[in-house]
Amino acid sequence: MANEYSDNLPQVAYTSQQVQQYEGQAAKLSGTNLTTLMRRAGHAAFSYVNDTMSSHEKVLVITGKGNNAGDGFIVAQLCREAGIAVTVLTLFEPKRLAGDAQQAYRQYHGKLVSTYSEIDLSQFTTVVDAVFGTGFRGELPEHVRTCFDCINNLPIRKVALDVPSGVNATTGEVAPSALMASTTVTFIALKQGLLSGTAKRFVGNLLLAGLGVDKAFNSQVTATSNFLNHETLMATRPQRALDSYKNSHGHVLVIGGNHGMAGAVRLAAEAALRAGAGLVSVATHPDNTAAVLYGRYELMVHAVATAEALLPLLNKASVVVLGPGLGQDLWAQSLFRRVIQTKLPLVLDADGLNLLAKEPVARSNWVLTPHLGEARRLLNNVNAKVDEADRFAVVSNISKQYQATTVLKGPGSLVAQQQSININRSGCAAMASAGMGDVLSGIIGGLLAQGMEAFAATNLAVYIHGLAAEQAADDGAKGMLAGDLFEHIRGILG
Ligand SMILES: NC(=O)C1=CN([C@@H]2O[C@H](COP(=O)(O)OP(=O)(O)OC[C@H]3O[C@@H](n4cnc5c(N)ncnc54)[C@H](OP(=O)(O)O)[C@@H]3O)[C@@H](O)[C@H]2O)[C@@H](O)CC1
Ligand SMILES: [K+]
Repeated sequence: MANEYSDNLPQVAYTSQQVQQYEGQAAKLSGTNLTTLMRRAGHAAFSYVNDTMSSHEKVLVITGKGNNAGDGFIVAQLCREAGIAVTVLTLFEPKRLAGDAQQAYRQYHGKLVSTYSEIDLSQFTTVVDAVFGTGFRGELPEHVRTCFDCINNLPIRKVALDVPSGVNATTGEVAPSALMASTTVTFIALKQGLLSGTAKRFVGNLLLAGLGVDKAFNSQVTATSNFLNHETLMATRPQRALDSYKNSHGHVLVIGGNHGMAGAVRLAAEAALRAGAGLVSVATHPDNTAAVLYGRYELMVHAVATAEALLPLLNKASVVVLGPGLGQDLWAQSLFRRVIQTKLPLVLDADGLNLLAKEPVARSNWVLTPHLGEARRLLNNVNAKVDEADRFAVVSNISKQYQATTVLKGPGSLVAQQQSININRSGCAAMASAGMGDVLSGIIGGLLAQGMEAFAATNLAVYIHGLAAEQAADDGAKGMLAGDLFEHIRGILG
């Protein structure tokens, strides 16, 4: 059990602090101790290196000044015992290591160097990163950055132990010159910061080694993030009644599509349909009606020249999606002001969010789907600090500030936290692809229209995470195209 590592990842993640705080307790409950955990961590990582090794492997282990270095020395010694050529590059004085890490250093009897200029880095086939783990904060020291800049440029595999050095495993912040791993073998439990935003690119292929204490850990500690894989989602998806018909599945009104921006509103409306909404109406600029309707005759498309023209449409809708292609001119502002007053569940996206940032209002029962730029505008508007690298904090701040369920989009990642809509999860981390905001808002609208509040934003977000995570292995975390997402959502709803 101790040497196991797996790419079959659990669907919960934690902060670094939680892992540091409770790993001892989990070890105790599992009848072991921290010293053994470090040995198991080293063994698990070595197993991965060894299992996936090519012939004539030359391994460079780079160590830091904490327990992550201890794991590294154990990997190095195991390489040595297995007859693999190994060198340890100590970026910090190893004599100053403490406790189990010091012990692991003493038990390593192979080659040691203290500066990378002493060795020809290009001779190595694998670099094992044991510089920083869950204890890392802030920026990398200058000498570490210079070394990582060289390593990152080498076309060799890089295996990070627990966390790629330079990535904050709680927030997902990536320090300049962080080590870009091809594979990260993380220990005990997934850390939420490894799953979102730019961190994803630095983590590479993510593996988990539970070290025999993961079950005890999960039973003791409440996860900060949840995500679903496809199988779980399919098992829990809402079922449609066999005798249902269009009026049993809600009516979404998508509003947007200013002059020259018909595409966005069409994408959102089509997504709402494909997500299973019984009826979808579109209120758009008079120039766009023909373009929006073309080839998608299920849509009911209305030319709306003034805000007054919205009233009969709002009266029939069960959910509104406002913002795709809306623009910010006087026409857009008048529609925004009218819609924001309704009591209907509302999904606000794109320019709807930019208008909200200019005219913040109190409301409940709404979902905001900003990308980071829109998020920054939403928060700057109320003078809140926006730490753009910490996507978890951004989504939590918007969620609190606007009393809104918030889904933060972004290249390669998405984070959601629910607020006033009745979603029964406590927040999650998830992945989505860039450029699919209109689709996302449409799908959320479509699901809300069907009364799937508990499913719409958060579960959708976590589901997309699962999909993107699966896909990431194949296409380098590029995420998915809108068409793929449509197909998957159609699969969910049957
Ligand atoms: N507990 C266990 O037995 C087990 C632990 N395990 C392993 O231990 C890892 C956690 O170990 P860890 O807590 O020692 O943290 P780690 O990341 O190695 O280094 C912290 C050091 O770095 C320093 N530092 C931080 N930021 C810095 C910066 N910007 N620039 C410069 N220095 C900086 C920091 O300094 P400080 O902030 O204290 O001043 C401190 O000295 C974990 O990821 C896993 O691999 C596993 O073996 C399982 C069993
Ligand atoms: K590391």
